[in-house]
Amino acid sequence: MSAGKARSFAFSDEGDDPFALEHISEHHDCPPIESTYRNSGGNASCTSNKSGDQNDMRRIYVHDDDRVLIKVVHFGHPTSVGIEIDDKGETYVGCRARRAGPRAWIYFQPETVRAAIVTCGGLCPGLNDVIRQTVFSLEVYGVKEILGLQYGFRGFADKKYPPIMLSRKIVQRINMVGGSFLGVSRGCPPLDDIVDKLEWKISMFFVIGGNGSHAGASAIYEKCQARKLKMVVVGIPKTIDNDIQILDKTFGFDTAVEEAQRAINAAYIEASSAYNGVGIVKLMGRQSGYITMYATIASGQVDIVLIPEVPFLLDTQYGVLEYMKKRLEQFGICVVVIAEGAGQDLLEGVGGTDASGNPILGDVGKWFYGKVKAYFASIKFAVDVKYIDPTYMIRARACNSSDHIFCSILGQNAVHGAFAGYTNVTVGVVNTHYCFLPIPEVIRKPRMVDPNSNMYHRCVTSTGQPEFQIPTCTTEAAGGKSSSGGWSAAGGSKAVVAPHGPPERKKSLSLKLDMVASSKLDMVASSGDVKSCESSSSVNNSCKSSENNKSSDRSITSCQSDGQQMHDANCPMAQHNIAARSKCHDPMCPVTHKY
Ligand SMILES: Nc1ncnc2c1ncn2[C@@H]1O[C@H](COP(=O)(O)OP(=O)(O)O)[C@@H](O)[C@H]1O
Ligand SMILES: O=P(O)(O)OC[C@H]1O[C@](O)(COP(=O)(O)O)[C@@H](O)[C@@H]1O
Repeated sequence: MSAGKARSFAFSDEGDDPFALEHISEHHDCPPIESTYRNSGGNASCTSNKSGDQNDMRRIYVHDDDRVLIKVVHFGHPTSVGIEIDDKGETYVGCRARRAGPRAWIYFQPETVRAAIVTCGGLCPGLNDVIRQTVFSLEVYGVKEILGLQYGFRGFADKKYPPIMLSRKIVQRINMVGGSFLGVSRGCPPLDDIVDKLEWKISMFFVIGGNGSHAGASAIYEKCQARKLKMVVVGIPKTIDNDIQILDKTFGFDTAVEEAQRAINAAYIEASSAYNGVGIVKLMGRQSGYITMYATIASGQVDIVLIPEVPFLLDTQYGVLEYMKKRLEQFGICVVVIAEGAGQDLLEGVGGTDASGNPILGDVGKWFYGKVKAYFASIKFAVDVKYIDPTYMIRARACNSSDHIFCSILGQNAVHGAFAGYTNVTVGVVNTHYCFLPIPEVIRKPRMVDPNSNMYHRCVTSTGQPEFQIPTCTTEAAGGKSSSGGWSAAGGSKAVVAPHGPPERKKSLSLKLDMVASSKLDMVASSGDVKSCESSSSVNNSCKSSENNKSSDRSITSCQSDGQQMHDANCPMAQHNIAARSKCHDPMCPVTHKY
């Protein structure tokens, strides 16, 4: 394997820095002028000189040399969770992005600017907040002409829906409701038609959308370059699926998780009150399971989570259905959350693509509901199944307070980026700091849940579910059912065993970045997995030691057959089943106390 490249660029935009930004002054004659951005009471024109230094105590500008580290963790080993080494063996360790915010020098005379804003793709909580703050900020700089394109990129071509003029007065209250004040759509007129319209002296173009919209924005930028149009294109990433890489998160995601969690809790209430109650909730997530994963953890009442990134078996002894039966036998309840893109390999897809080119998926929620009903009917096991699909309720709502704030900052920063002259860029939050990032790098691939990530491990630790796969090694040691009888341990196949050795305290643990990919080789070597798997066979002998694996057969069996009493609040018996609870006679048991 070739040595991996860790891309390190200390305060330099030279070479192949993946976070170097396009700047309008590289293509057009536009000398910088002093910023017209003033916040309340700011006396900016007196406080800066051309190098961007500020002379008094009031500081309102970001220096153009400010950078945000893309990775802030010092990874001690290339197999460490979260290091993210891509197909080419590259990482973002050492890479820096430009800090977002207002600059002391700008590249547009505000009174000559005509700005345009568009919202594309599906809805997402917070769209109106972003539109509103973009308009506010443009006005603060002194822009007089702000156009709102209606219904996404279609607004460039549809005569029935001409652009509308926006102002603070018009958008003042739009953040009180969900949806998009401008309307959204999928599909697109030919890009050349869009660029023809942009030739109407539009100098700043703000695209609020997801991966597809950003691909469109970047393509429009290229065409504008070819026509030598003096225009900047700035994106604001919108996707309820949170599937844009590098960013901490996208706006509306928090709100969506909150709303999704409410749906899960409703399913739990229904199921817990029914005889052998099964609650099934389908959540959005065409190719990435972020909402499903986060809402599962937030709710804490989910027994099984199924996401597109993790394949599962349905019918076999290792499959979801048999595990559901086991849960019902033991606890009388089973809550399943399934992402829209999960299990597509098992059901017949509708086929084809939507107007934007996204694949049209089969309805996994209804399919799964049907399978559950049929399975329990076939084994004559009485169940009461409730199915909830809150899909559009989740994304149609107005956003929560943290997203209101997030959207406001994104809208403002998009305008700062445009005035600073950056183009083909998007704005996002990385390690809690706001950055300008090149669109092509950000949309290089969609972000998906890594089944070997910390977060996914946390999620399945929370549900306690096994892998719904034929085990790849003897799982006795890891706490799952033995290979002769059923499920393997949860949490992502072989990653449950530590691939790196015990810490060597005397030596420096620091990792030279150029070691990264060569040591990746070690990670791939599987002998270590097997050895650790065998050698850890002493774990999990009692209920107490099974904290991380609370639903496994082994932990329950040990708890009962060893004659031990339950001291552990995490013991699966504590969860739902009254019969099981009554087996605990220990006065110190938190479960006994609780009930
Ligand atoms: N690769 C692409 N190049 C140009 N435009 C695109 C591309 N992908 C999508 N678009 C356009 O971007 C808009 C939004 O795309 P879509 O995939 O529906 O949503 P999202 O932006 O949320 O991913 C649509 O108008 C679509 O036609
Ligand atoms: O029914 P629609 O409008 O096509 O939207 C459904 C899709 O929208 C999504 O929420 C993502 O849409 P965006 O990428 O446009 O935000 C998917 O999870 C879902 O498949």
